Amino acid sequence: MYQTKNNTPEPERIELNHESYLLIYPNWSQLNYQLLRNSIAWQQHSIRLFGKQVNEPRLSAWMGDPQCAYRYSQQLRLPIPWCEPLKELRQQLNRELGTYFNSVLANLYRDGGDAMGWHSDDEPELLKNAMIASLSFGCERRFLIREKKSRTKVGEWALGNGTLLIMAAKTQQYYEHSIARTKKTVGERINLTFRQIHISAQ
Ligand SMILES: O=C(O)CCC(=O)C(=O)O
Ligand SMILES: [Fe+2]
Repeated sequence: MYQTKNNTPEPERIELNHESYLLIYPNWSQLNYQLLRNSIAWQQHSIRLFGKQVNEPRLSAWMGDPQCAYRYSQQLRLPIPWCEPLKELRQQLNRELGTYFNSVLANLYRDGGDAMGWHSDDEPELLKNAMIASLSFGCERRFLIREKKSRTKVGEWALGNGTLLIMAAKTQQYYEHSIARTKKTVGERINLTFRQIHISAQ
């Protein structure tokens, strides 16, 4: 495969529409799964659904620079400090992509029953149209994309260990994504979505 100067292979580029695209780099990271799993302080969060508090079907952790508060599923989350492996991944991503990631949402899918419903990462705290970098580790799971307005599915990708997926330009404005449940027996998966939270001058 063609190698760039910093040894990152060229990504696959998927044009969703003329203003939105994805980049996929298989085997971008060789980080050890257990090291990553043990480095993150996983939490069980709950969301309000039809008037009841229910556990999210996954564990998660919100990590980042101290100013990166984030309102997610109607809850204000304050960031926990960077753990060493994620701090390094953040630096590597920012160096290679020219981004300014200052936070990351980590998700742990314990088995095929854990999933994430349709959504866009378009909260007001996020820098508009900034790249989101999603790194997957562990077992492969199906990542789906559909058009927001028509709810037409436009594609699905099996994100395997070490894969970097970038959602760029206006992807969050026009599209939604999800991680499907599966009845197949699958092991754990960790996903890290690096984000750029808008820090207002104080
Ligand atoms: O697990 C994934 O691949 C997607 C996670 C995601 O969409 C998110 O954290 O917003
Ligand atoms: Fe997302």
